[in-house]
Amino acid sequence: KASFKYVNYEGPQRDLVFVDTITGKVAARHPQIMYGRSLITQDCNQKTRRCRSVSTSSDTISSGDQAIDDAHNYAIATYDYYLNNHGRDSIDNAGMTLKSRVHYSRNYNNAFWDGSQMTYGDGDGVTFAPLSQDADVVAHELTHGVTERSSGLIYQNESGALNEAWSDIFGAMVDRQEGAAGSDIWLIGEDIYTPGAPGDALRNMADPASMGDYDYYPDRYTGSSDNGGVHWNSGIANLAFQLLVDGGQHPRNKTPEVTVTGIGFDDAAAIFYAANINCLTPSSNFASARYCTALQAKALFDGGQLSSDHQTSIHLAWDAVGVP
Ligand SMILES: O=C(O)[C@H](CCc1ccccc1)CC1(C(=O)N[C@@H](Cc2c[nH]c3ccccc23)C(=O)O)CCCC1
Ligand SMILES: [Zn+2]
Repeated sequence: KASFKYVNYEGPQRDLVFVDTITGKVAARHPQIMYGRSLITQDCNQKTRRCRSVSTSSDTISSGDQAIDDAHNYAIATYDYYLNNHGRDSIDNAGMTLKSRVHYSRNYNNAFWDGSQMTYGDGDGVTFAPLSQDADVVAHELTHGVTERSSGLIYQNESGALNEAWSDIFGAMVDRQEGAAGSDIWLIGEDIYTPGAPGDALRNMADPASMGDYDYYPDRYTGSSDNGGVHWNSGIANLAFQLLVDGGQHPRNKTPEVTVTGIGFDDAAAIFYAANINCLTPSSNFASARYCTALQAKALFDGGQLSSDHQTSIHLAWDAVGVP
């Protein structure tokens, strides 16, 4: 029997939504609160300054330039994902304009969130194709904005790895919404990484070590490169999420005694989203991530009961990747 509850999400405009307490999904939104997507997409024309606006449409576009169209349209897809699944109205939960810039610099092999906008390079055509051309990359960048305005996870060391993982996690969720299926859901950047070599990706959430990232907390990187390995240790939390969704065991038998019972995409995403807006803080570490995700599982799905299947699955998923 589905029951609904009035949930106040944080943010300047208190988002009153009805959340189905069985599925954790937004069932209805407060009628008085109007929602409208607002976007600005700019073409930097291979420069780094004075990019010019090419679209302010609140709907999908087809300009003929795939980098422009994908940046704009995948930002819309990500806005829709957050509104329909988590009741969040844009990056700030108050209808903030989604600003994107493409064709940034020359042969720029990266993309980034700078605190107010998403920026995408064209890649050099060997290592990367234009980076806006993968839904999980666009959702990854936009989610940095969400995290900045919720937990504020500091972008270094363990909190930075969690920041990175949350961006990969919601990147995967948007990729799935856009049609990715099976193991492709867990690949990050598969559409833009080494365009000449199919089948590889920037990261693999289901087997991080296959792309050179970490998958077991005791083995984590503790050096100073990559802001303390934020793109490498993120694999530990990425794998925990994938095991929570699908169930199973560590792909490289780091914890053969642990078998997770999966709880599915929707419940896992609801728990991880709630952890970011209700529990995690700027200096949260991996142990805090275990605590916060278990707490949100209890609040969202177990009616506040102490022991329950979702909480058990959460603890086993973190056990599987060796997080204390
Ligand atoms: O958002 C992020 O975390 C990454 C932004 C990194 C960045 C930060 C500050 C200034 C410039 C760039 C961008 C992405 C990323 O994961 N970059 C990794 C991998 C990578 C991409 N291009 C590279 C070129 C050289 C080395 C590593 C990379 C990184 O910057 O580490 C996310 C999805 C795809 C690109
Ligand atoms: Zn990132």
